[in-house]
Amino acid sequence: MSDPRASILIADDDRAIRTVLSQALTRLGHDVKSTGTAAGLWQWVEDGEGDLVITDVVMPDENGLDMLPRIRKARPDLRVIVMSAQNTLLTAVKASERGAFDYLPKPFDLNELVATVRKALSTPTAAPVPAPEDEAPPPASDEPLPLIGRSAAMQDIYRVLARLMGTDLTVMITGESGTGKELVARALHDYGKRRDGPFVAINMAAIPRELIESELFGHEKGAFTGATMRATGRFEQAQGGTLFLDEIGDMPLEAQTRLLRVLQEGEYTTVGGRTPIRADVRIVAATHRDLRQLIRQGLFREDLFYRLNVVPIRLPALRERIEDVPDLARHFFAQMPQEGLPIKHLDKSALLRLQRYPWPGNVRELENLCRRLSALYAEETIGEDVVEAELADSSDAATADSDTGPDSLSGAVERHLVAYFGAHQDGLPAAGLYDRVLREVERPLVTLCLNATRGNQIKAAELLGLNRNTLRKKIRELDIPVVRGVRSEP
Ligand SMILES: Nc1ncnc2c1ncn2[C@@H]1O[C@H](COP(=O)(O)OP(=O)(O)OP(=O)(O)O)[C@@H](O)[C@H]1O
Repeated sequence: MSDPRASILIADDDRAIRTVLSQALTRLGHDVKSTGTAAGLWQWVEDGEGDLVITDVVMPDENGLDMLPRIRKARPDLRVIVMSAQNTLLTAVKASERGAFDYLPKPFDLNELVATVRKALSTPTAAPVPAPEDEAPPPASDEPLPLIGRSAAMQDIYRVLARLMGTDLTVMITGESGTGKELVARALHDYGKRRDGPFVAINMAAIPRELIESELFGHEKGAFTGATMRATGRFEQAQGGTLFLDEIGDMPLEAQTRLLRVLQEGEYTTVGGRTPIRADVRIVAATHRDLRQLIRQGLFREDLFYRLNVVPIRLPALRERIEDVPDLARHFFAQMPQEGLPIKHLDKSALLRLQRYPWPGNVRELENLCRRLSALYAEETIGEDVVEAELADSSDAATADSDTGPDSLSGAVERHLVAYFGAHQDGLPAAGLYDRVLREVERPLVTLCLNATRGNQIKAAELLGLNRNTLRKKIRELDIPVVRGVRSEP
């Protein structure tokens, strides 16, 4: 079935793109006109032509994004699809802010473009939402980019983020550790409508469980032992802005219940307080854990999950967007002078080596590698050998992967697990294996570190590379007896 005939205006200074688009859309039965200049497009718009515009950003006479507000003002009925090879988060955000129906990064897939055209033509036009005159001007194009990466996977993220900027919707960001969840939460705030308000982050895994409620909601004087003064909570600090709830999967159940109530009623009370306080806070949550699994284990409230998961964003692991490695590496090296370190370059073979590496620690691991290369090596251009040596070191330390020898920790764990699975013959072990196995590893690790530091938790935390609060939390969760100066049995 063919679509209803529509009049489509195309502006792009690349003749090949004009031809391809014109052919594809004419084949669908539309009337298509194309031009290589912004002035040509503007003339048609002023003359009242077209139901839909497809425009490039960089054109010889004017930038398509700059023309967008004018088009939307003159012809609110006209839907505009923006295409651009400047495929960054800022382009997506600007296109969305200035009223584009959609934004397509170049090179685009023709089928996707056709689908977007169909959607645009069948969606009733919304009134334009011009930015108020006094609003902060959109960021200049040479502003540092909040997120680096031009891969298709990141383009999808940018498009979702751009659509969210004008909203207060609750967002749930998932992704492995180091994929940039906090950075995305900040970008949502910095370019969203609450950008003039505060951005407050709280990491559930870093706060002792019994203090989480008072950290979040504040407490009254005398609410519990040690509450000698009234204290404000993060909700209050984030009033008018964004509250980033990091590692939400680590939130204790009682605090979950309280959070659910705020999301349902828009109000909360402090710990020990009775007067309801209105919450004017946009919530962005993040986790690297599988919340559905936690729900099955009874550790996470399903109703809270649905309240938080209004817009889910899954950040891809770096190995799923390996083409972003060169841009990211360049970006991190360019930052090094701020840390007093020299800028380095990677030669081609070094870059190729980095693109073959699986990056278990994701972007954070790449950032740390760049920092090490910058600090430890004299040569300005880094070759494959150096990268190879550094990667070998970091994967030994970080992942202890299976080829590290027969007596490696992962080898021992693997042998144990194979035997464990074998013991169940055709059946499966009881559910909740992940946490059970981690506990098995964590308990002796923490116990041994405490022993080695004679129960000194500050030193043990340092040895483990953990935050002190996290260590305290682990000790409690794993029921590890701690007696200063006395060695306990692992
Ligand atoms: N797309 C990106 N562009 C530039 N820098 C990035 C990007 N993604 C991540 N980073 C950098 O990598 C590091 C880790 O990012 P971030 O802390 O946001 O990850 P995370 O997913 O929140 O990690 P965790 O789950 O461990 O808290 C930060 O220094 C961040 O600036």
